[in-house]
Amino acid sequence: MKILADENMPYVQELFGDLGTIETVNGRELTSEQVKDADVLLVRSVTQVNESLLGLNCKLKFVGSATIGTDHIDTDYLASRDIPFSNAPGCNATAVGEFAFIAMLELINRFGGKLRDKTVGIVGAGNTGSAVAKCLEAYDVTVLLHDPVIQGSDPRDFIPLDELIARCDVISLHVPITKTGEHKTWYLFDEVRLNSLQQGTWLLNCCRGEVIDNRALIKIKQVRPDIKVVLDVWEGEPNPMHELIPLVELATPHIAGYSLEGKARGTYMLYQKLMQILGKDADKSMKSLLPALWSAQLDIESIPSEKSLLQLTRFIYDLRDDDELFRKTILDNSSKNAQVNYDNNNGFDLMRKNHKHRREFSALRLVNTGQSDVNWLSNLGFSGVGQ
Ligand SMILES: NC(=O)C1=CN([C@@H]2O[C@H](COP(=O)(O)OP(=O)(O)OC[C@H]3O[C@@H](n4cnc5c(N)ncnc54)[C@H](O)[C@@H]3O)[C@@H](O)[C@H]2O)C=CC1
Ligand SMILES: O=C(O)C(=O)[C@H](O)COP(=O)(O)O
Repeated sequence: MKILADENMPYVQELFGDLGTIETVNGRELTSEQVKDADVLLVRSVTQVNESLLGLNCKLKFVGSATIGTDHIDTDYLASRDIPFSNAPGCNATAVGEFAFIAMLELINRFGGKLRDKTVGIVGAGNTGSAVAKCLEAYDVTVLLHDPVIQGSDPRDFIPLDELIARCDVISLHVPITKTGEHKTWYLFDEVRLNSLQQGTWLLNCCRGEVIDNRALIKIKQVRPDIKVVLDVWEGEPNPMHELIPLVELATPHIAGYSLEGKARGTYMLYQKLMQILGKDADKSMKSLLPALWSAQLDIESIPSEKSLLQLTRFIYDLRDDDELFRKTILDNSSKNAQVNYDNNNGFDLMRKNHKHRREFSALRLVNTGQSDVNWLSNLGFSGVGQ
């Protein structure tokens, strides 16, 4: 069996190695010629899987995408050819939740105030949105939800988007990208909606770049410095609009979901699905794949301030490093290329390819050595305390 896998998918050899020959490929540049004799195709979000990619292949048994989003997959085409497909729903939701939570703590550190005093609106209350809410609620932050698709069938309270914009200090976006339908999300935050943001709103986008009209955002940010923006995803990836970058507080190359655990979970979910299709036991364990954190245990006496909470989260993942590297890589390249050449393909993709250092809160075991109650840190995701 020939298994063709994106070179940026970890643990493919460990999980699929027994099943056949593995060939790794650059997912963004994958051609129909490379795919034509594959039995299994494992992709990430950068590969458009459609008739033009699969047209020459008559033997595919499975297509798997180690992602939450499926906007790069022509599922109708796969169904028309009876090719089984699976993505990995929820695989990196914890990573996105922790990323957004850390980003909010970084903004507090930079601009003052207290996260606990903020009201945070989550647009899209599925896996990633709920993971952000879980972190915030563990820390007693007020969370409001907007999700017209599940409203009615989900027991949580939801409010209309305009009300959320009016009531929230922070808005975090967690919707799939959809171009049609009653609840389409393409340019959900268009110029009119961006203009309606309250004074001093913080807007975070960790879902898909095109949920915000990036040109309109540039225009508005130029006259509304009170709005603070965190962007992990960009319209036109891998070529973000360069003039937007300096207007953004925290800028990263679509890595909000890139914890080692999240990536491992994605590959593992595809392994489970393929084994099911092949009628075999999935007898490998995911836990055995993950290395221990360089310092797996920490004594915590108390969390005296939000700064100390930020310091604890930075111990696991310092978002500022990715922000700094992003600006250096994209903007330095652009000045060399005299502002006109927006082709930053390699820089953006290379940062993503090399992003292997981040762990989730759960990788760190906390030991409570003081009198104060720090058990709530387990609800935030850390191991040890309160468990
Ligand atoms: N930056 C990154 O690294 C990552 C980005 N993503 C992106 O985030 C998206 C969301 O991921 P999940 O939360 O796991 O997906 P999900 O499918 O679990 O949840 C998405 C939610 O958005 C809701 N929704 C759809 N249209 C809406 C609208 N117009 N307004 C409000 N809510 C709407 C749906 O009802 C659903 O509850 C993915 O589709 C993917 O594009 C996901 C993982 C990592
Ligand atoms: O899961 C998703 O959806 C995402 O956006 C992923 O985090 C994207 O990662 P890649 O598949 O592009 O590596």
